Amino acid sequence: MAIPYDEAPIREDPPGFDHARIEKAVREILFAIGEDPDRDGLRDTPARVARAYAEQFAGLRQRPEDALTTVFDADHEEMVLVKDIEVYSVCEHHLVPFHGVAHVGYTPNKKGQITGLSKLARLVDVYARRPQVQERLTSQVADALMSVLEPRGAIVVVEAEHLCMTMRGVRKPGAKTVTSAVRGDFRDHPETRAEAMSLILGRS
Ligand SMILES: Nc1nc2c(ncn2[C@@H]2O[C@H](COP(=O)(O)OP(=O)(O)OP(=O)(O)O)[C@@H](O)[C@H]2O)c(=O)[nH]1
Ligand SMILES: [Zn+2]
Repeated sequence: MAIPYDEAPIREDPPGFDHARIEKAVREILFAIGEDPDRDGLRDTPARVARAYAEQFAGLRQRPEDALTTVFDADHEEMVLVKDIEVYSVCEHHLVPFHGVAHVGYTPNKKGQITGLSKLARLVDVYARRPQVQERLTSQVADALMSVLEPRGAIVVVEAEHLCMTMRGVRKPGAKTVTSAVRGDFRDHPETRAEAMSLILGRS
């Protein structure tokens, strides 16, 4: 029986990436669609796909603490929000891309511990570079922020277009999926959440 996607185990420490196996599999796929993998244009494709997958799925071999490396004390306890972080991920149902933006915010803990702004974008990449569903990507980023940085709260909003909905299947170009995950302060205090959402949606 298939495991529902939200219960599927996420392997934090998977075995090494198997280039040779991907090359073999891609060659098989080319045969299976009726192509000739040995023709000029396709000869190097299995190796190219393996290299591309190594990059697209690099997050399977990374942990959130690899991204949130720099934590420093600052006298700042108010919200920090990085908007419009470009996200490229791969839908785990069809293995085609979904892409859009992530907005990631947190309220530092009482010690005023903050992280480097770029680290928030790196954290998004750790989870985006895996076979994903948007809901899980969104909550994983929020949960990782909470556990590594221990802020008073975290908010993550992802807006994305799924190519499996636009280039095939139901074919609805332009349809956007918006997901959010709120933790701590942002879940407990509607006014804190409202402030974050107005900054996120403000498009300023
Ligand atoms: N909730 C959620 N669904 C997703 C995501 N990415 C893709 N999907 C959906 O996953 C579903 C898979 O549905 P299936 O019926 O098993 O597959 P399918 O026959 O290819 O479905 P269609 O895309 O409708 O043609 C589709 O409705 C996709 O739109 C995601 O990130 N979150
Ligand atoms: Zn899909």
